[in-house]
Amino acid sequence: MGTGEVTEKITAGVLSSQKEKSEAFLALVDRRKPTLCKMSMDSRARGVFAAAVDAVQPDTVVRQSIERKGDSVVISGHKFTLKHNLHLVGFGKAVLGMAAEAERIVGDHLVRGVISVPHGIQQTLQQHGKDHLLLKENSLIKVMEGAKHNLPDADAQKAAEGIKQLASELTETDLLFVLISGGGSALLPAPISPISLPEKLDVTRKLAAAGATIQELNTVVALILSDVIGDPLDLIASGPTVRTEVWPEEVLSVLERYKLLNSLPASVKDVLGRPSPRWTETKDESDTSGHVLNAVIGSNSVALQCAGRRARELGFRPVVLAPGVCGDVRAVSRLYGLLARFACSREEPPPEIAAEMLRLGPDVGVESWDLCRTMQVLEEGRTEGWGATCLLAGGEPTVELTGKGRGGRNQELALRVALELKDLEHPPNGPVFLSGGTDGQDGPTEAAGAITDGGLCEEAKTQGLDIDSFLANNDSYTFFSCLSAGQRLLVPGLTCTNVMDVHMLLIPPIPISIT
Ligand SMILES: Nc1ncnc2c1ncn2[C@@H]1O[C@H](COP(=O)(O)OP(=O)(O)OP(=O)(O)O)[C@@H](O)[C@H]1O
Ligand SMILES: O=C(O)[C@H](O)CO
Repeated sequence: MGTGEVTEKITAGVLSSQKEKSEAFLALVDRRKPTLCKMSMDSRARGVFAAAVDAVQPDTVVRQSIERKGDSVVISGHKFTLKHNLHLVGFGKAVLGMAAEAERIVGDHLVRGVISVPHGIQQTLQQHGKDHLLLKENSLIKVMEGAKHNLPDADAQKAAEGIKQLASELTETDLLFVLISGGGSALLPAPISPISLPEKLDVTRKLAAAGATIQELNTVVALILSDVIGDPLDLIASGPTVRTEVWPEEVLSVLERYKLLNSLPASVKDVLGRPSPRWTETKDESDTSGHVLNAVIGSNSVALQCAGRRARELGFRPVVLAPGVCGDVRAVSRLYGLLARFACSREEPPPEIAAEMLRLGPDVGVESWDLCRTMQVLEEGRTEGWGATCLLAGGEPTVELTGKGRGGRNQELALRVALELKDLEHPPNGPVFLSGGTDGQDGPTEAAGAITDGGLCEEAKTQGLDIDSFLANNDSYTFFSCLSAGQRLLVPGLTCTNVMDVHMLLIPPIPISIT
């Protein structure tokens, strides 16, 4: 009997009792088992993560967003005529690969381009055999590398000036493509005079905030790979293609909040003391009447969707919780612990679990509606004996650094979730959790994250590793490197993209109690 037949029989009343329905579905799951068991939960988690990263590769997202039709292109439903009038600028960590693909698609109409990309990226891509993300030898696009350690520097400022120069020379008939991805703020520093770059860097370092503006553009099409929760156009790479009203009072209040007002350079105080320019905000981003089209072509949601498809191929029922999980990593780990407990419950889960999740929701960027929807799917999975589930979420939680160890928010989250899972069944019958940064790097480490489960605590204990001490010192990377020779680390290497982090909870089929 296949799924369709089971459903038909239920509808026709042939399988009427809960026990008969469950047994029929469990028989299906059992039949699928040989295929599912060929791969461990660990390798399937890695496979689903790889699919998330693949979905937001810079060349892939550009290829999917630019439709070439003769001498025109269609982007987000808007048609632009090409008359050897195309210019291209870009800034961000994923922009080199985006530019290479854009040139492959519309290079015959390209006049010239300038892109600002991270220091050393061309060499790194070459070393990793990622030639498809590099520009061709005779490219019309000038590559400028800068922003060492993700901070604005003189090289990035030179690139920003080059980009500004190109933009200011455009005529009414020109079309400008702007490629934007995370890390763009540091790669496009244009301090307002008399602020100097070191002064700006000083404030940036303290606040991790930067601003840069491209003005006087004609027809502008911005293709954006988002690394910010909710994909706000004015925040991704500081939103240089979006008009926003910036009030000095708002900036001052942020500086005040971080107690930086007294240490501000005089030039910054001078600029903030000026009357602010009044700009009208462009409300509808798809409105091209202002000759600007901003299109988000890749984001965490896109990565989660593709991860879900891969999860289905690997025998899981995918459920996406939310793409904007944020807040303190402790609260986030608690939420995943509760979700695992809820999903693995053989009987109806105690109402306290749902209540605690709903209380936690606002602190971790998850709407009550998304939690209720997810609980409903998990509940159905349990009562209908659907089989294995892959719960997916994304975002960027935060870690309050109190120790001096090496780690990252993904590894710390995974370790904290392992503590949450220790009282549940262990794999193969218990849940597995993965957390990974889609850029392939978690904090200052070469891992992107880690994979954990309820058995980790016992494993650590037998290897003489005290989880609490590692956590107190924010030393999750050292912990995972020592544990079982680093087998639980997720090390995909350079991924060439960044749409924040992916979280995954794999829940095996839960045998239900039939009364
Ligand atoms: N030892 C540590 N343990 C846990 N988290 C850490 C540790 N050291 C740094 N972090 C966290 O790592 C984050 C910085 O890592 P990373 O460089 O991956 O940043 P990012 O926000 O992903 O940057 P980008 O958007 O440019 O990719 C910070 O949130 C910081 O709190
Ligand atoms: O460049 C930046 O400002 C950050 O990566 C957010 O997009």
